[in-house]
Amino acid sequence: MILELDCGNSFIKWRVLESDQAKASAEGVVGSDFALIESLAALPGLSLTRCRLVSVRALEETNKLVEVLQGAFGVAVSCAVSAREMAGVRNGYEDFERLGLDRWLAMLGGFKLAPGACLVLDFGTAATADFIAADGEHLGGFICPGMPLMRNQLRTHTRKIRYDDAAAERALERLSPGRTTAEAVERGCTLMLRGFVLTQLELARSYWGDDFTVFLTGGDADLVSDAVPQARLVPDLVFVGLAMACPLS
Ligand SMILES: Nc1ncnc2c1ncn2[C@@H]1O[C@H](COP(=O)(O)OP(=O)(O)O)[C@@H](O)[C@H]1O
Ligand SMILES: CC(C)(COP(=O)(O)O)[C@@H](O)C(=O)NCCC(=O)O
Ligand SMILES: [K+]
Repeated sequence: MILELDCGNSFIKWRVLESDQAKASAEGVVGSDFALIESLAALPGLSLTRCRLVSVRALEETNKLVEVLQGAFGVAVSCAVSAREMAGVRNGYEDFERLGLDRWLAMLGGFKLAPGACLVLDFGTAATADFIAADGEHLGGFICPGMPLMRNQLRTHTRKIRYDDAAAERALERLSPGRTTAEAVERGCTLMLRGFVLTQLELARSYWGDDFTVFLTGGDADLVSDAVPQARLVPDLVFVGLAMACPLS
């Protein structure tokens, strides 16, 4: 069994595959290393042979998680690393190692699923856009605060924006002008994300006409998917790229 991990700034996404190429037999989203080990330990019949992970966290933090996994499950862990070029995609950063590994893997995954021009949009702690031309050249991308950061900045830097998770969830049932603080903030931030998406689409059209594929991924991709009906919503896009960057052989 193979354990795959995508360690973002807020959450660790995990899944267990029976073998390479197989579908996930178990998966989850957790907020800490401890919660990850707990979730895995609770799986009946777990017998891990390999683990591969991608992390955008600090090296020490990632190393600590690798040690914990090795200690708890006695499993070898491969970590995705940066590359200038892979699977026909050329990293467009001036310093290729500075490009977030989750962005890089999502790009590899997107270009594999739809060889040709791609716009990859990821909605996690940050919202990111990456442009890959039909020949695999990464043109670069954009990084903005995602939903969790926008919401938290408002909560932290104002006196009177306070509401609970239940109110936040209810607020997103529609996107008309808010009549409560929760509605006004949740809908306002959602519209910011949608505006981001529409701007990226405009830019992609200016480069490639209608000849490109849009990928949506990340925990908050659902918030914007209505705004891009033509997009492919691929929640595990980073894992597609992870299998490419860390083949198990
Ligand atoms: N099952 C889930 N568990 C946790 N967060 C989720 C889940 N589904 C959606 N989300 C939302 O996804 C966002 C985090 O996205 P994610 O891609 O995990 O971020 P990151 O990679 O930066 O850790 C949060 O706003 C969170 O509310
Ligand atoms: C842009 C990111 C913060 C996104 O992280 P996430 O929201 O997925 O946790 C991450 O890809 C990152 O730390 N990148 C390094 C900076 C860069 O890509 O230029
Ligand atoms: K991520």
